Amino acid sequence: MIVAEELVKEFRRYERGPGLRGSLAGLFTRRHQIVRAVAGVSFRIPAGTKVAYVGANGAGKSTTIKLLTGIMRPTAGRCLVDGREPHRERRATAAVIGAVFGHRSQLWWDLPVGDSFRILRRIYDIPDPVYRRNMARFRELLDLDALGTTPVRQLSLGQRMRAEVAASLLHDPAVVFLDEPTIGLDLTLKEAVRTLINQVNAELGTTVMLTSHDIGDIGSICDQVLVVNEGAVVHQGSMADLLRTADTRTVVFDHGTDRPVAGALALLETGLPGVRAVPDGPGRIRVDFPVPRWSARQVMAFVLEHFDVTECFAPEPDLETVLRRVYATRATVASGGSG
Ligand SMILES: Nc1ncnc2c1ncn2[C@@H]1O[C@H](COP(=O)(O)OP(=O)(O)OP(=O)(O)O)[C@@H](O)[C@H]1O
Repeated sequence: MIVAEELVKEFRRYERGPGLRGSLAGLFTRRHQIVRAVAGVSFRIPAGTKVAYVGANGAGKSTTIKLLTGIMRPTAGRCLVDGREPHRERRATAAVIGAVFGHRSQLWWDLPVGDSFRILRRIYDIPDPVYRRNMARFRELLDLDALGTTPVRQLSLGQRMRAEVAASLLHDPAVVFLDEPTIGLDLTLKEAVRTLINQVNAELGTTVMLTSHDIGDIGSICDQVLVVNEGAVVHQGSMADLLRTADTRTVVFDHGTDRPVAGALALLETGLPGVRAVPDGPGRIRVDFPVPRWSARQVMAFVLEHFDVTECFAPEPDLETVLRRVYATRATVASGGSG
């Protein structure tokens, strides 16, 4: 279980005038501004959940993860990870969590990955069967052997990220924090990392808290979504709940290639005021309609009545579009949800 109660983190940002004169003046007059990176965030993430912690750049995601991993201490409020306050009990917390920071390495820079893993095995006192089981899993999914004896500093970003993800899961942590875990990975490896995280969660009940700007990561890993804006939670709920907040939905249909498209589009837009109809490949039309003014059932009924369709379906709302709209939501209208 991860708990945040009115969690606040403020930073002092020192101001300095432009140029050399400004830098020199700054040495004597320390004017500063307070930046509220995390502005009273509260949430509960039940054990075993896979939650996406998302928000626009600068929304306060990384800072929250730093508070939850004990790297930083809160200015006010508190957080609990597996029953512990991370910054007060750093050692005990470290034993039960794993973390990946896409922009910072957790590995020993001058050592080959294999050596880092052997050190981690000693630090966490990982039993032999657990170590063997996990290494076999990582070898199979992340092709770890291919990293050979190259020191971490000489690995490419993608190679290093494979090692980082594996290292974070080596000791079977109860909670894993993944801050941009697929950064620098190609599509195949992204998929492998997502499979690994889902597999570990399903088998061991690991709680996963993920921050990512990659919609694919969020959609294929997470069942819950927490959205932050300006340091505060603006939405918490299941992925399905989030998708249901879409204000535009879509119906797509195939009507054959012999009918003039322009007439078909006009018929849709006149018959269903407020919809937007566009060609979507040969013989196919996409209809974007406002919700709740129209429902998928009404749009489909219209399509079936006026067209000789071979296929007609309503795809899931586009997660990216939904998130863009929720990112813009002000903190004062935070919606409810589970947790
Ligand atoms: N050490 C620091 N000192 C001063 N300000 C900071 C510090 N760390 C973060 N901030 C500020 O706090 C705010 C939140 O930053 P944070 O890195 O948590 O955002 P984020 O949501 O993770 O962004 P991104 O998606 O770009 O990684 C930003 O305005 C940032 O400039």
